[in-house]
Amino acid sequence: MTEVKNERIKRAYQLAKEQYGEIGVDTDAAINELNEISISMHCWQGDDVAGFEDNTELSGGIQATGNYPGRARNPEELMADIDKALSLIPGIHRINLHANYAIFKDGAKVDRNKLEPKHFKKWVEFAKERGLGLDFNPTFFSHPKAADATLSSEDEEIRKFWIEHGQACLRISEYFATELGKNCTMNIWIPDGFKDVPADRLAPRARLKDSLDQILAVDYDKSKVDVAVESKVFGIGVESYTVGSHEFYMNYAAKNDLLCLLDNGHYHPTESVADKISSMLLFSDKVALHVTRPVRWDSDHVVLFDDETKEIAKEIIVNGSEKVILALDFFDASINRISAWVVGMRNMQKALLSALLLPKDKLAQLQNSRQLSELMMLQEELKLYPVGAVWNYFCEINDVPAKEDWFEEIREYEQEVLIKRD
Ligand SMILES: C[C@H](O)[C@H](O)[C@@H](O)C(=O)CO
Ligand SMILES: [Mn+2]
Repeated sequence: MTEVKNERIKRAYQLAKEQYGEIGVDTDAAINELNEISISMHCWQGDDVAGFEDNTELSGGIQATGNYPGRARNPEELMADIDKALSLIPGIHRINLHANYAIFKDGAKVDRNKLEPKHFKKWVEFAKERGLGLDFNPTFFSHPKAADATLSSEDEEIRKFWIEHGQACLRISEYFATELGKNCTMNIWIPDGFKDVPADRLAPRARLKDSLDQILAVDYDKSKVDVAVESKVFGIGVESYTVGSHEFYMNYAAKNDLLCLLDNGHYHPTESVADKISSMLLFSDKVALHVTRPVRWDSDHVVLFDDETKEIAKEIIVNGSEKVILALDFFDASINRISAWVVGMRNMQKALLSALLLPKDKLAQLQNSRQLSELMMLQEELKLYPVGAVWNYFCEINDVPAKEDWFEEIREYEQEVLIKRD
């Protein structure tokens, strides 16, 4: 922890500490707890989910729109951009990799079913040098064999290929965890589905279930790798039926002791992922999240400090942050990509801080005694408490710029590095 030199930030923090103290909230404790929460920062914001294979065209019903200059085009650029982002984000976090970010030595490329730990050695070195954890995702899209379906394919050759890919990714995830001494979450998301009304909803799901069983039959160390499964309501081109639906994965996860991953862009627009967390955690030890911002659909906009994010953060804190495997998932190619990472990560942390600064016992007591007018009043008044003063102090002790001061560094990096890439 760095000593805070900025006198104004120090003074504002002292006043905030007093104000929160009056309602029984310990700001120092909130800061300490926030420092313990690591967020998995998704590598794919840096290059519009392109990856390092020959085919960088995005498929699978997801889209990165925009053409802002400076997309990372290779591992060196992506790693440099991640470094830049992390230097502006307080705390120690994890990096979330996709399998299509394998790094092949001397052009010795292999297809996805033949991937091995050695193809991710450079990422492990990168993470080790920085004390970061790594999470992982098999990539079941942006590939000629994913044109129709992957793990639910009716073509047994295709299905076998993707099962082997999943198995290869389990071995890589275990390698990450062993090398880094930190658990690796391996998340499975597939885009399979139908544009129009299917004749048979059962068979594709039965094949997906069998494929997952075969992937998980690999002998891997369950104490090191936490497998998650991510559902979706629909994607572009598969609007009528998604094989990996919420009910499918919630049941599959519960039955096989896996993590169920909730992406808040993957439900009907009026459904609240915040509301689902407590229900999941009454029946499972842990739940995994992809925090994103769906605008009208699963658009994967940058996470803001908005009501939905704050409500999710509130549930993370109330239920216990150690029970939630937290990752971000957005990809915006229309703005500076490093700024997108920093805004999203800092906003997630701001939302967590706001939740940590709530007098949760007092609020629960008002709810339990049905003093609902006072509950509403207090929840509203709390919105204008000085969370910003605590946030600025948190940034300073973590030696990253407070307020908007970090953006100057983005501007400089854009001029000195990004602009020269195109
Ligand atoms: C690239 C990610 O794996 C992907 O976004 C997935 O997590 C998802 O949310 C698809 O809509
Ligand atoms: Mn997701």
